[in-house]
Amino acid sequence: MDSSKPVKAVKDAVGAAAAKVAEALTSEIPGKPGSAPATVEEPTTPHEPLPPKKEQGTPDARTPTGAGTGVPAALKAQQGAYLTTSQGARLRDTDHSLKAGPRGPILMQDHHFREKITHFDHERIPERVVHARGTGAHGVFTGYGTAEGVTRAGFLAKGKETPVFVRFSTVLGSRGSADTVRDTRGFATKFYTDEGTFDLVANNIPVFFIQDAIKFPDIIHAGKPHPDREIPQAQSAHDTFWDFVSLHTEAQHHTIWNMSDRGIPRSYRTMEGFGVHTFRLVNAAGETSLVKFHWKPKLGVHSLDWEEAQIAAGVDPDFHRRDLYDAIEAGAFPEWELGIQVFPDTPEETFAGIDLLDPTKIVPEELAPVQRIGKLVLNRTPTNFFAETEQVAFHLGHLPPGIDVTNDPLLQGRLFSYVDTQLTRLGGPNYPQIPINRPHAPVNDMLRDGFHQHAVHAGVAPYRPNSLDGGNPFTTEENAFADLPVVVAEAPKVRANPVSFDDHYSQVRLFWLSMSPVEREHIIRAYTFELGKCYEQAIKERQLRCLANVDPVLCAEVAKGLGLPAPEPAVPLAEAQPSPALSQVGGAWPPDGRLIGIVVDPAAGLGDVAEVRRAVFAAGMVPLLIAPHGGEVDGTPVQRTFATARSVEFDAILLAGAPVPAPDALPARDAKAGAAGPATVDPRVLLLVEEAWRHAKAIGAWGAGETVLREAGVAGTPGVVTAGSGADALAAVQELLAAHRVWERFPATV
Ligand code: HEM
Repeated sequence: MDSSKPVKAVKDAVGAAAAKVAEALTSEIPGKPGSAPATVEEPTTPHEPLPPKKEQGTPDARTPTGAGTGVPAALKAQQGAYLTTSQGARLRDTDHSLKAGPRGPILMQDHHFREKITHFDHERIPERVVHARGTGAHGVFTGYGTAEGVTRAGFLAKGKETPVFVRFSTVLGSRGSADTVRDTRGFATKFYTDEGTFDLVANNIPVFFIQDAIKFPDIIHAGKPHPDREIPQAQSAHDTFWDFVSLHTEAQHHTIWNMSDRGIPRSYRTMEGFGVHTFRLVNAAGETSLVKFHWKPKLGVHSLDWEEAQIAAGVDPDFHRRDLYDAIEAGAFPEWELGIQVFPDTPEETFAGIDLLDPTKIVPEELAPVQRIGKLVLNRTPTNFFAETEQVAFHLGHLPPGIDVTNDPLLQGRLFSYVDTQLTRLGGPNYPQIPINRPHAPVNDMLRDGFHQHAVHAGVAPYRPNSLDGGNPFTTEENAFADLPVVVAEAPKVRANPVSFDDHYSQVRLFWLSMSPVEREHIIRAYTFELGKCYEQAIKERQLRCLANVDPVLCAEVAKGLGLPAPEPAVPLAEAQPSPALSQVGGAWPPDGRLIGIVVDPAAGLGDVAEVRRAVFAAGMVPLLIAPHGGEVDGTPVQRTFATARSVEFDAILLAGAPVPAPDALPARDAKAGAAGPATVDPRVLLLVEEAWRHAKAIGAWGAGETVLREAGVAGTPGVVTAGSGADALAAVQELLAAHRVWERFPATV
C-alpha cells in the first residue's frame, strides 16, 4: 500500500478547511458565532506515525477577530514576519530587558518587559475542581433518524451532521497526573447543534457514588489526596476514600465498577460512555419518554491489566492522551455509536421494578436494549490545548428542544454546580463567548457587560418588550425549548430519599455475577490492593462487611489477601440475574488503530518485514519498528529503540529477529541467567516479551524470532504463535487480537 496517500488526503482536506476558515474569519462579526468548523475527510487506513504537529492546524472558524484590528487572533500568533507587542508595535529585541547600562537594574519604563512577564505571571487558571486531567478532540456526529419517534431534537435526524467537541478525563487527579490510574473516566460531549448546544456530560461507568448531589463535596473530599500531606495523587487506594464508601453504602455499586477492569481502560477509544441519569425526551407530538444515554465504542470495551496500568503511569503518564492523538493523526479515527434505552414515562418513573431516578442503578440491556441513534467520529486534535480542552465548559442544562431533565436528585444538583464552578474557573460570566464554547446556532440574548465581554453590542434596549431598538426581540413557539408541564407532586419539604433508594446491594451483586472468572479475579485483586494500602484496620473490616453483602467468595478472597476474617452478610444476598452485556470478555472486535511492535535484528536484515508492515497498515493497524538503535534499518525508519520501547505500548508483538545482547544492554539478565550461561538475546527484548506475555498479549514470531520465544520461556504457550513467514505470523496475531487479550493466560481461580 502507498502509505503516503492518506497523509495527502489529510493535508488536502486540511488545506481546504483552512481556506474556508480564513473566509469565515474575515466575514465574522464580533460577538456573533460564525459557521461550524470544517471537518477533515476520513482516510480509510492509518499511515505512518507522525511526529507532533509543528505547524498550526485548522483554526476554529469561530475564533474571534483580534480586537479592533480585523486580524484573526489565531492566525496572527507567530505567523507574521515580525514579532510585535500585544498592541501591534514591531519589536527589535525580546531577549534583553531595558537596563541602566549592561550591568544596571531593569528600568520600570520597560513596558515590553512588563507586558511579557505580567502576561506570563497570569497564564495559569484554576484547574477543574474534579476531572482536572483531560484530553479533548473534535469530531462529527451523524444522526441515524432512528430516534425521531421519541425526540424532536433535529441533530438526531437521519444523515444530519453536527460538529462536536469531546473531552475525556480522569476524576481525582490533578491536571498533570497520570492517565492510567484506577479511576472513573469522564466522557463529555458538546454537540454544536443548529438548535442550540447539547452537552452530554457522561462517564465511563453507568452509576454514581451518591444519590444526592449534596454529598458531592463529601465524596470528592474523601477521594482527593489527604489534606495534611496532599498524598496520594490520583488514587482511590487510601483511607479516606474507603472510609467514605464503606460508610455511604450507596457507593458500593460505583466502587465495584472502579475495582473492575472498567477502572483502567486500555484507551479512551475503547470505553463505553453513560449519561448515568435518566433523561426525558419529547417528540414532535409533545409525547414524552424516559431514556438513558449510552456510547458504544466501535472497537469494543477493553482495559489494561493492572500491572500494565502501573507501568504505563511511570513510563508514559500521557498514555491515553497520546493514544487518542496518535490514532487521530494516523487516520484511525475513533468511533462510537450513541444509543438510548427507552422507558415509558409513567408517574412512578420505574422500569422492571428499577427506580429510574436512582443514579446508583442501571437497567440491564437484556431488559431494555440499547437502540442506536447516531454515530460519533473524532477526526481532529485541538489546535491549541489550552484554548480548547482547558477552556471548554460543559453543563447539563445545555439542552436543545426535544431533550429535558428528570428529578434525579444528582442530576438536579449538577444543573447548579457546573455553571457555578465555571464562573470562577473561567473568570466571570462571559465564558460562553470563548471560541470553544460558542454555540453554532445564532445567538440573540440580552446578556450584557461583565468581565471579558468580547461582543460589541449595539442598541440601547437590552430588555423586552421595548419600543426603541427596531422592534422587540421576539420569543417564539417555533422550535423553541419548551418547559414540560411535568406534574410536581404536592409534597412536604423534606431532606429525604425515596425508600427505593435504600437498596444498596442488589445491583452490586448483579454486576459481580455478570463477570467472567478472569474479571472476578481482577476485581478481587483490585479490592485486595486498594484496601491493603489503607492503614486503618476498622476501615478494612467495614468494607469487608460491605463485600459480605455482595458475595461470600468475593468477601472471603479479599479477606484472605488482607489477612482478616471474612464476616457474615448482614442482609440476605440479593436474587440477581446476571447481565452478560456487562462483561468485557467475549466477542470479536476490529483491530483498527492497534499498535503492533515489530522487533528486528539489523545484523540479520529486515527480510519480509517491509511486507508485514504494509499488511499491518492495510488491516487498519499501526506498525512500530523496534531496533537496538534509532535511524533506519534497511531504509525503513525505526520508531522505537530497545531503550525507549516498553511492552505496555503495544497491543501485540511480532518477533522478526533475535538481536544479540548489545554493550549498552542492562546487565541484570546476564547475571540472572547464571548456570544456563549468558543470554543470547538482548535482555531488553526478553523483558519486552516477558511483559507482553504476562499481560496476555498476542506474540508472533518467525525465523530467528523463535529463538526469543525459547529464551524468554514462553514458546508453545497459549497466544504465542510461530509461523513460516511474517505474513502468517501477523495473520495469526490479528486473529488473537480480535479478543483483545489471550484470556486463558490469566489464572482464574474463582
Ligand atoms: C452522574 C454523575 C456525574 C457525572 C457523569 C459527571 C461527569 C463530569 C465530567 C465528565 C466532568 C468533566 C467535564 C469536562 O471535561 O470539562 C465533570 C466535571 C465536573 N463535575 Fe461532574 N459528574 C457527575 C456528578 C457531579 C456532581 C453530583 C457534581 C456536583 C454537584 C459535579 C460537579 C462537577 C464539577 C464542578 C465539574 C468541573 C467542571 C468544570 O470545571 O468545568 N459532578 N463532571
